Amino acid sequence: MPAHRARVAALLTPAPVESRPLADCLGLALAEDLVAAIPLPPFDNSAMDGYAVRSVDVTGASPEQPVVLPVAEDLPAGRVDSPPLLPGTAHRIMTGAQVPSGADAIVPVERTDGGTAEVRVHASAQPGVHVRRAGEDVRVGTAVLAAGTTLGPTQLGIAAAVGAARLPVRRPVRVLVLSTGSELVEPGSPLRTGQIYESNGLMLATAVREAGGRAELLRFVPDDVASFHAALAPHLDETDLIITSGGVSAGAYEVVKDSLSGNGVEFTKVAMQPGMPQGAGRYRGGPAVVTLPGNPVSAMVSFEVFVRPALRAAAGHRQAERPGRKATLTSSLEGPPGKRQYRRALYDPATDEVTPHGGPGSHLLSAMATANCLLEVPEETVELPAGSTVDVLLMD
Ligand SMILES: Nc1nc2c(c(=O)[nH]1)N[C@H]1C(S)=C(S)[C@@H](COP(=O)(O)OP(=O)(O)OC[C@H]3O[C@@H](n4cnc5c(N)ncnc54)[C@H](O)[C@@H]3O)O[C@H]1N2
Ligand code: MOO
Repeated sequence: MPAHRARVAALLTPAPVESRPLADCLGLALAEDLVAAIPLPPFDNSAMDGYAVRSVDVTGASPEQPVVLPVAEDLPAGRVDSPPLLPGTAHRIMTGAQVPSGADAIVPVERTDGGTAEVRVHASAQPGVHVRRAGEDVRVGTAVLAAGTTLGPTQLGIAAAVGAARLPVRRPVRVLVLSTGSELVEPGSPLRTGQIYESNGLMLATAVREAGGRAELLRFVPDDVASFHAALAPHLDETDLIITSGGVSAGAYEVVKDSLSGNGVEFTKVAMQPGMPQGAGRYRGGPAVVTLPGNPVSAMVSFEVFVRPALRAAAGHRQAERPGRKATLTSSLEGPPGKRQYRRALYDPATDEVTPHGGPGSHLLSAMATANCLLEVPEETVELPAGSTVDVLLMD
């Protein structure tokens, strides 16, 4: 199993770096540290709507004995000149406006009469109160985001806040997803006995997208070698990785195996359940190929174990693996001898307990759809009693 994991990882080389506008970076990995060229806040500014004052001028102010100050200036947020505050005066100031030189405190409007020509101040103010200092969030030269960070909303927010218009990111890995099988029918069409709805293609393509890759889903092809090559041909120049599902086991109509054997892909049996029949290589020396088994749970578990970490690492994500936990098993479990088993399970973060969910069969997709983790049963283990400590991979 580790050998196949390494083989798949080696197929995907680091994706090229490109500069993209911030709005096009969601989910991508930052390729270089983002160093702040400005401090945040960029200047001392008010945290409150109110009045900028010298704290000594409002000493002892109270509702009974207000201090009356003439209002010299109005300072809305965005005013770019900064008239200094003279002793014995106040400037009306809004949240986010520059604190004028000479002022050392802000009195919120609620503690005044709100006057515009002069203001009656009803409370004293400690020096520094409600003033947000330049650089207290970010100092110039600080790396606000490290290379390898996955860019989500808050990461894009801080990038914009320090003035970045574009970011260097790794291009998403371009993936072509192809399902095979003459029994497959597109959802929405009537189903005849002997046919099933095609589900792996959408599942794998969306899993690629969720992992930060770009996925194109090809209509599945029938069990026919010529159709298989013809389906791939127009896409090869624009594809880094081809993921297929189905057609790799021991039957008479194994279209993936038949098409790719001798074309750069090696097939193997991995000591894993589900997910035993696997293949990997380069299609005619070009794009990487990973062939996943057709059983839906096998396809998805194989994607999680082999493809997703490699895809994310190639796309530059520091966090390439699913988060893992040690958990206590709530019921006993049997594993197949000599194979690493991945069971679908429910992990409870409140208790660190994990409960198997559904049976081990690789066609039992509904249980996977309601599970939140994969539970690893090591190769050498045939029986795990309740209370055992096991490894789980969190899926959401
Ligand atoms: N004699 C043997 N038979 C099988 C072996 C074996 O070693 N010897 N391995 C079994 C294991 S384990 C697996 S896993 C499967 C893998 O089979 P294939 O990858 O060749 O997949 P198919 O036969 O095409 O399909 C398997 C199963 O999954 C359904 N399927 C396939 N594609 C889709 C799709 N896109 N959407 C939904 N469902 C799909 C298909 O109808 C089959 O039921 O082989 C075992 N057999
Ligand atoms: O190895 Mo297969 O993936 O269980 O059904």
